[in-house]
Amino acid sequence: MSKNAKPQRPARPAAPANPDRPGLASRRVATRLLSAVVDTRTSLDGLTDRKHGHPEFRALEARDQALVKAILTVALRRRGTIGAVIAACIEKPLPAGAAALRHILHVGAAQILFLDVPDAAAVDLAVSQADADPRSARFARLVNAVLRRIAREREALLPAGDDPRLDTPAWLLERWTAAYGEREALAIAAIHRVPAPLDFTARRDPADVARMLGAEVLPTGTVRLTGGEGAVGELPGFAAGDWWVQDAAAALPVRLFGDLAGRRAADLCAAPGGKTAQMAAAGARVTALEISASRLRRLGENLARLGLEAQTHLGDLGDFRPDAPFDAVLLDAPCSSTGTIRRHPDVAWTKTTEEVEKLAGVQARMLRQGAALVAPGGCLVFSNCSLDPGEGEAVARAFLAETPDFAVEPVRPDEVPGLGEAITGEGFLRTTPAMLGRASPEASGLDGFFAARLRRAR
Ligand SMILES: C[S@@+](CC[C@H](N)C(=O)[O-])C[C@H]1O[C@@H](n2cnc3c(N)ncnc32)[C@H](O)[C@@H]1O
Repeated sequence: MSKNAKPQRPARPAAPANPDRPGLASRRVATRLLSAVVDTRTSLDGLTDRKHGHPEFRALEARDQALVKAILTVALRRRGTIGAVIAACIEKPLPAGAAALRHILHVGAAQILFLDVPDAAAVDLAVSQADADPRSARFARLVNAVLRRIAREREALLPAGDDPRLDTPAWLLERWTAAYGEREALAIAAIHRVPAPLDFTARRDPADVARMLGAEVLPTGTVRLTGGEGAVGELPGFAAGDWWVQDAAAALPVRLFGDLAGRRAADLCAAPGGKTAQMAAAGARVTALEISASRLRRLGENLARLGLEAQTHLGDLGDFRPDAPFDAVLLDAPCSSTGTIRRHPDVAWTKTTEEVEKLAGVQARMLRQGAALVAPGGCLVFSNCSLDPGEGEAVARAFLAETPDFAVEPVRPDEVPGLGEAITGEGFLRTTPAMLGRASPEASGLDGFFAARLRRAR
């Protein structure tokens, strides 16, 4: 949704909240979920899951659920900008502990600044919400004044948020600057402000899928749809299993195995199964291991839709004892997911340095466990969707230093067309969202991903 409605000003503060008032429930849920994300670091995907999400979210009509998601996505994507615009409209900072008030203002301002929601409704509903909550009732007039001013002066106020640094937590920007330099770190922060295109991996011919969807084929072979709207399940080819949704970067690690036809392959962290599907579609005999039963079920459903097969195992990698080693082993390890912030803006506000460091330890352990399952001469690909070299390069380097049986088999430019800049001096693959420039920012970029191809000598 884009903002194109003219500002409409309510003449005076709204009447007290009526719980059945159209639109109020969705704004209340948006405010509650925003609090859960930023105050208690809860994942937005979990909160908005159709089966297991927040009960108040699940109780909403599908249309209202979509509105809540749209509000939260932009409220988190542009959190710093929105905060700066609000700050420019108040004389003194909001009192400490005024979290409820802050969230109401953010939800209201997100709609006025970035969504195609009538300003009057956004202001009115925010005032009603403030009024109805004992923690914020005394600030209802302030909410009215601030949001009305934002609606009136939107164009003039928005430059207050022009610096992409604003929308990235300082700790993340510091780590990216240390890893990639200031220019790249700022380019990553800037592209994170732009909604991501939708990427697909074709089951067979990417050109056919691109024609069917009105999309383009990227140099890497991924099919990219820019500016698409509506549910993925309603796009042509979904029911027939002609494609699956997979970011251009996420499609790269499996390519590093080369020809998989007839080979024994293991996907050790398999769900929801994008990479298992790639391996199976390439003709491998795939074993897919996954620790989460619900996620493994989803993998099964995805493979069934695609008409692909894999032997699935529910369990922990630490306890996995296959009958024989594998020619190809993929460890797409759990990580902080900071490479996916553009698609999941909550990640920027829910992760911490401590979590990055803890996950690096988990990955190091899993890499040792995964390596034990590789046959002599076989290939181990270690990957994850973190932008933090502490979870990628550093883990791979430490593993190589302690495991003389394995050596890096450098990624070649012909394996990642259009992404030569993603090959590091050590032969690893390191993508950032600032790579893969296309005609417009909306069509550009890809997830931040790390991948190392490690060959077992004996
Ligand atoms: C990054 S996701 C994998 C994404 C998947 N490869 C894909 O492309 O669709 C990591 C997965 O590893 C699973 N996992 C985490 N720890 C595990 C363990 N010890 N053993 C097996 N699976 C694990 C998680 O439940 C999660 O589904």
